[in-house]
Amino acid sequence: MAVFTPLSDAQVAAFLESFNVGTLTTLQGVTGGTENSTFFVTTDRRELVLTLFEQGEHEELPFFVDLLDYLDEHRLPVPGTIHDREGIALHSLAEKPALLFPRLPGRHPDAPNLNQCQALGDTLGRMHVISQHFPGQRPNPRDLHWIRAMHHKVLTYLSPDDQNLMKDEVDAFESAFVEHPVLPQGALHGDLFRDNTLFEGDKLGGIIDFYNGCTGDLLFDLAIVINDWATQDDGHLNRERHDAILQAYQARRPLNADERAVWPVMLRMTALRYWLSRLLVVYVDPPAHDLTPHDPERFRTILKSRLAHGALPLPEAPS
Ligand SMILES: Nc1ncnc2c1ncn2[C@@H]1O[C@H](COP(=O)(O)OP(=O)(O)O)[C@@H](O)[C@H]1O
Ligand SMILES: N[C@@H](CCOP(=O)(O)O)C(=O)O
Repeated sequence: MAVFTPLSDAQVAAFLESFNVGTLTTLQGVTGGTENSTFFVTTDRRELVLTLFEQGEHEELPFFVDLLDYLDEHRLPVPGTIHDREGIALHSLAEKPALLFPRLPGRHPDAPNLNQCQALGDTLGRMHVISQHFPGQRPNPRDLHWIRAMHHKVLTYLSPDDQNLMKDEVDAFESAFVEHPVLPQGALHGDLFRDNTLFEGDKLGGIIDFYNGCTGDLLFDLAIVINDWATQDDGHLNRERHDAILQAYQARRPLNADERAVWPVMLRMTALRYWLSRLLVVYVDPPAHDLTPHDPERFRTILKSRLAHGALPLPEAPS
């Protein structure tokens, strides 16, 4: 489920009146999603998405609005927020912060083909070129500082071997990142899994769910993508998908020598980031609603595979 706050047709019809989007014809709660209440809204003029924010820091919403609008203005396939007749995007509905978006076309790819991987790499590379100039700031809430602080909370739930694995990895990340200068910075999606993209055939129709969006190491975003998009069921990297994404990405933004040097560690760190966040959901801070948590084991498997086999060779940037 992903409608935690039900809305009536009358509530939404009244809400739409301050926007220049037409009048309500249908309202449908969206069953996907895990954090916010999402509705597909159809008017006599267009298809929209209405999101009510159920959790998270509401004072951070203006950052997400600004980031989405900035990327939209630069022609990235993201849902730029819809502003009302007075130019305001962020509203309140049923006592929750509310945003209205265009409904983007497409479906989440479960097993992305190589054209889809290429499209994703190309768009992410383009986004990272543009996002380096985004003026907003929001420190990465899931970076090494967070990992270091939070991993203590789950150790007690792990086997002795896994405790050692997690502690040794956190130490290894500290050493690796201390030795390297600052990596290229910019705004990140922060959670660019397949289920945060929409494809129409091979065409990337949209990147959604920017609520982990932040500013920090661009490489962090790319490593999240490779771990989700280019990992086989056994946790090993899929070379074809890996190369399709990275070649297309680097045609837009070649990785520099520092990024290449820390790449294997960044793959491990972002794998541990999800192992840890999923363990926290299962053991420490379960969701208030009746949702099935994501499986932490998946990212322990990925971490162990990256440790055992390292990273695949990075394709060279096209000259
Ligand atoms: N702009 C959009 N266009 C089309 N579908 C969308 C859009 N925004 C959200 N959705 C749909 O709603 C679902 C839940 O949205 P999402 O932002 O991922 O919610 P949550 O933050 O609760 O995970 C998505 O998986 C997608 O199917
Ligand atoms: N896509 C993530 C869920 C979002 O991460 P979080 O750190 O904001 O909980 C997953 O698959 O675990």
